[in-house]
Amino acid sequence: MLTIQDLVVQYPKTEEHAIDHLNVTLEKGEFVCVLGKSGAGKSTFIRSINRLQRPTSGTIKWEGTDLTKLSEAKMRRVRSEMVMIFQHFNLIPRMTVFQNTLTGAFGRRAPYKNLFGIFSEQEKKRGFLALEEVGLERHANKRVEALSGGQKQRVGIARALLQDPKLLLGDEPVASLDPSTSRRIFELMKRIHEERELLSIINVHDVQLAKEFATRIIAFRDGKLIFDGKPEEVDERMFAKIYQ
Ligand SMILES: Nc1ncnc2c1ncn2[C@@H]1O[C@H](COP(=O)(O)OP(=O)(O)OP(=O)(O)O)[C@@H](O)[C@H]1O
Repeated sequence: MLTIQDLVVQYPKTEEHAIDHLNVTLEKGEFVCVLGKSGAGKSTFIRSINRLQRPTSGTIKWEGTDLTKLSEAKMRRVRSEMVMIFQHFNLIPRMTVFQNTLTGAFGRRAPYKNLFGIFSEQEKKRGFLALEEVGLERHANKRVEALSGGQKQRVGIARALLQDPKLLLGDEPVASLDPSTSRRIFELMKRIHEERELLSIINVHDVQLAKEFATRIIAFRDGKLIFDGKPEEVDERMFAKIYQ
């Protein structure tokens, strides 16, 4: 489903490869957690998939289409199947929970409708259903800046649901949250992942969360893939190899 071959990402004016000749295939239904210490390349990996970061060389095939070769216009269409959950939520602060959620539908709509905030009854209904799914329906009319971190991330997830994704990408979605809120956000992502049979790829610093929720773990070190296996295979020796 997502086949990555010989992927190299090198940032301008740097000597090293942030991603160094990566080969990996990830399948629909897998909940993949990505481990690695700071600077290992996790974020670059995630951002290369939806091309927020342009690869230097290699191929990234999503359902058979090589994303590295697509024009920006075609990439925008493909990107509408992919959602990204961010560490700092990326919400629009002065807008309400409901308005932020509805922006998830923007990719599929005429630009003037987005500009003037025109939404059909059906779109609004989907917005409320998404808020219900993340347990925020009572907060629909609150400004997002009045929410807690965990609630903000739920808005991020509701917005993602409106996009009707096939691929869920998470760039450290719980890094700003306390342990119990982090666990609840992972539970929510996993439930949505299972209900919609997604491919999910989530960067996470907390190894325990990764071991508890992932169906597969991959780990980077200095841009190289150094582990690809089952959560139970991340033992003390492997932990040391990833983080020493
Ligand atoms: N915009 C950039 N310009 C130059 N180098 C960069 C840029 N972004 C990242 N890097 C470098 O690329 C490497 C991989 O960074 P990346 O952010 O992907 O790591 P990470 O594993 O996500 O780290 P963290 O856990 O701290 O977020 C690092 O050496 C980093 O310094």
